[in-house]
Amino acid sequence: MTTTFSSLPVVDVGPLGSPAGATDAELSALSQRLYDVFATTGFAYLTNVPLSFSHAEVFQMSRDFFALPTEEKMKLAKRSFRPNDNLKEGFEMGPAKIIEAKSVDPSSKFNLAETNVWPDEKVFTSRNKLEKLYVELQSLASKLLSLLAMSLGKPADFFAPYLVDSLSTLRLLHYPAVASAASGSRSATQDEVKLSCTQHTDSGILTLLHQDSTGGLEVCNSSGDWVAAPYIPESLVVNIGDLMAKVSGGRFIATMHRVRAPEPSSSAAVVSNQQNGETRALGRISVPFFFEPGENCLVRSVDAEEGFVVYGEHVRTKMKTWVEFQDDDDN
Ligand SMILES: O=C(O)CCC(=O)C(=O)O
Ligand SMILES: [Fe+2]
Repeated sequence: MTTTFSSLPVVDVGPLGSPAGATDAELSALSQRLYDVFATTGFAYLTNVPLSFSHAEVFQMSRDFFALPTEEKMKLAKRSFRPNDNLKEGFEMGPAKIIEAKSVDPSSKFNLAETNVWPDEKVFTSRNKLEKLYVELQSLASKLLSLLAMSLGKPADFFAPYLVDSLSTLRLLHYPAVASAASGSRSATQDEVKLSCTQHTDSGILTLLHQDSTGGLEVCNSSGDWVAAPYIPESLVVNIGDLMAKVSGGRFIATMHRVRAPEPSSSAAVVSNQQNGETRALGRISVPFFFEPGENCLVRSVDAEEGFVVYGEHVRTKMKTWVEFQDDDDN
């Protein structure tokens, strides 16, 4: 159960990037702190993150991607993708290394280990940098996972099997600005809030999110109130996924969250039309990194002696509910 929090806690993870390495005392304090926030809010901001990319660089790469002509972006789309069902556009990448076919379940339409697709390098030059960002986020997430293992009374390398053929996903998201219901003659009630991303919990171990200053992310507390998670410069938002909630024996919480559709006035950036010079609000840019184990990873609660779940099965069950994957011929 979450608590009635009214803002998200901030966790300074500076020691994780210290050139001399973190001291045991720092690691144990950080481990305890992460336990406390994941057992109460399930969500936090991380500051002093050990990444070589600034927010400006990450968001510029995303904006460059979304500024590509629609036909370049659609070349990369999944066959089952139905653009009309979405108030957002996204691009995602998995590990650069191709996961061996042995880890892929041939009977499923959800191939969890697809090869990455990239726009032509003549039109998009950030591939190498995004691959580097992926590796850095995977490394940070792995360090956090060791701290969580320690906080659950396990050795720091307890979750090492989770990193084998890990299927983590880095996703660039763009939520275009839309005029709000509140700007019309009636004021918007809670039910009329326009959402770019409906309420959900994440499915994996944990999520590390870059969000720009447009805002819109909201997190649900135990009273059912939606608490805004506004931008904090150079921070990442971290939250626990369903899998880790289960693995922690319910000690950690996969907290419900959603994203309000950005209004033109709140947009962090504008784009100008080269023909007529008019500018338009870009909307929200966010870059979640979903930290996930390998498809064949056996998962169970730290309290249980038996009863493994295979991660690939867990995630496929959840994917069947995602709007992006509803095929017309799949009823
Ligand atoms: O854009 C965001 O802030 C969050 C997106 C999100 O929650 C998700 O993709 O799971
Ligand atoms: Fe999410």
